[in-house]
Amino acid sequence: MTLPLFVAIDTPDLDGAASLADAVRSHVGGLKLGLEFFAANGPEGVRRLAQGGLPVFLDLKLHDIPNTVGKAVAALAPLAPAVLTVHATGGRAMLEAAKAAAPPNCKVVAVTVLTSLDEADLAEAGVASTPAEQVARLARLTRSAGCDGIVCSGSEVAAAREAWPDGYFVVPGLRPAGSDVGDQKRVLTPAEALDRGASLLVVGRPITAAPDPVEAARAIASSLRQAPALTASA
Ligand SMILES: O=C(O)c1cc(=O)[nH]c(=O)n1[C@@H]1O[C@H](COP(=O)(O)O)[C@@H](O)[C@H]1O
Repeated sequence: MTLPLFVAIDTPDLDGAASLADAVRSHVGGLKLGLEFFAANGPEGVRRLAQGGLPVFLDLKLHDIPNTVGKAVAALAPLAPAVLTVHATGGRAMLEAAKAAAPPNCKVVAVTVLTSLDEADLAEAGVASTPAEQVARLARLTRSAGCDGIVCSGSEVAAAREAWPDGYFVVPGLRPAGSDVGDQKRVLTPAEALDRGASLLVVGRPITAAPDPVEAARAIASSLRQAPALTASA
């Protein structure tokens, strides 16, 4: 069974990223490579990590005018990412351009409200809604623009799943009980997020910054295998 758990390899160190990916590969279903890794290592770095054979989620959170985002997605297409992120607040035309330029088997998912934000942060940025309201609004926009799903926190994923039964829901901001939350504000455990309807779980520092990353990945994977959402479908 392929676990719906991707490890976020957030580091500029290419060799370190490759050896970490190799070490945890039997406990995860894929690798998420984001801005830190891509800024340091670019497409060549992505190709190198993809050689390990795990699916790659390219998390560049594209957010620009439709023409620019469409052409950036087209330029990334040869890397054959399994999942690609854009920002939902880029608007309908930008979302449509991203989906149109993506390879057919690449899921284009739109970030709604970053898991590092709470209601006060939204208010400061001029959004007079709760995170749950804003996620629901941007999920409707993303769905009607033809994208595959959204990125949201575990707190919103059950409502998103109910409103969009076949949506693809990426959930970061995950912490095993008792672990350091860091800069995340809307946090759940990986097993809770899976039970609430997440399609893909993203876990970074609880694995990568653990004293023993392999053991940390194994423990999270094992918590998922015991979660009702997986035991029911196993
Ligand atoms: O798009 C993402 O993956 C993402 C969206 C979001 O709202 N919050 C969020 O944390 N992420 C990413 O998920 C990962 C979370 O990392 P950790 O907090 O270390 O588990 C990072 O790579 C973030 O860039």
